[in-house]
Amino acid sequence: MKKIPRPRRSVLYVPASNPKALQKSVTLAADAIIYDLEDSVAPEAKEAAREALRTHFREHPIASRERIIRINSLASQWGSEDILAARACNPDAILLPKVEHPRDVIEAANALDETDAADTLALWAMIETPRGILNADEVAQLGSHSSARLACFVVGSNDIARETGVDLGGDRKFLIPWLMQIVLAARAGGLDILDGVYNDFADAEGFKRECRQGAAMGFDGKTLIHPSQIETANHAFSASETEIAEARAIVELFMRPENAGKGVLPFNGRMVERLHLAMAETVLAKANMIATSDKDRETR
Ligand SMILES: CC(C)(COP(=O)(O)OP(=O)(O)OC[C@H]1O[C@@H](n2cnc3c(N)ncnc32)[C@H](O)[C@@H]1OP(=O)(O)O)[C@@H](O)C(=O)NCCC(=O)NCCSC(=O)C[C@H](O)C(=O)O
Ligand SMILES: [Mg+2]
Repeated sequence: MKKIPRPRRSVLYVPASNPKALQKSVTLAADAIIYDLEDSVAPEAKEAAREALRTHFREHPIASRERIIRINSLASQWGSEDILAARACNPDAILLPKVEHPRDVIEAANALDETDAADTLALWAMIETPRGILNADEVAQLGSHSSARLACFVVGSNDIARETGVDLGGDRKFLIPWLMQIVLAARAGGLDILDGVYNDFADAEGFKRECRQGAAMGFDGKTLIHPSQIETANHAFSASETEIAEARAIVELFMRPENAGKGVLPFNGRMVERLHLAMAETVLAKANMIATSDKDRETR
């Protein structure tokens, strides 16, 4: 499966059972939307939520952002119906909750193959249980097998707290070792990785702090629960003007004829090597991708 690089700074959960939120999701500046059939939908509302999603995607067949559908676990009573409904909606990806073993992803990939799902339909995996964290490396290695469709990990910090008893407060000091383990596994498997949600959506300052922390830890973006969190996440997971200017200067430095073939150069009193050139090129490519995607959204 061909991986298409997309900005994933702000990824908003929208309960599929909430008609107002579904409607609002079309107008928001989030890089991606996760339409949820799992924990935000009560058991008795699952069927209606699937139907609401089918209608929503029928009315909005094309979107200027990635759209993902989170299904219930395939082992649950809702999983099989969910994956069929999600497939019919033709989203960019299906998000699997509580993934603990490679087989959880392979099973879903096989189910999609049986429905003749398009080659571009990806799978994302939530890492949110103790076993999932311990096996994150094994699961992430599926990222190099295109048949497994795996493109992205999403942290589920609420479930991690529920299952382990860890305190999510105190700037997440007890959670961080596990988060870094998940980041490392994702990168080793060539996957994108999204930070967990911040529940207290009225606490703008705390949310900003946690976004900055997530960006510094290497996450590509943050999952969100409320529209008011989008702008802060977009800002925190974008390169600043200064970082973009510096990246341009590093690229220009290496492009100078006199520096052709040089592996290391002085730059503003510090050393830059070709690996820094590669990093600078990534910063510029990401900034370009974000600008293109923002423009695309504005013109729709
Ligand atoms: C948390 C909420 C229940 C709060 O809802 P509400 O009180 O309605 O908020 P507001 O009145 O402030 O809303 C203002 C307007 O914005 C719309 N809205 C609110 N939330 C969303 C949303 N997520 N997407 C789209 N639109 C949204 C309201 O409809 C209002 O619209 P309008 O009146 O037209 O201006 C609510 O925000 C919410 O349900 N959030 C999502 C909850 C969710 O999806 N939870 C599951 C994912 S979290 C998780 O499980 C992660 C992981 O698995 C883990 O384990 O951690
Ligand atoms: Mg969860």
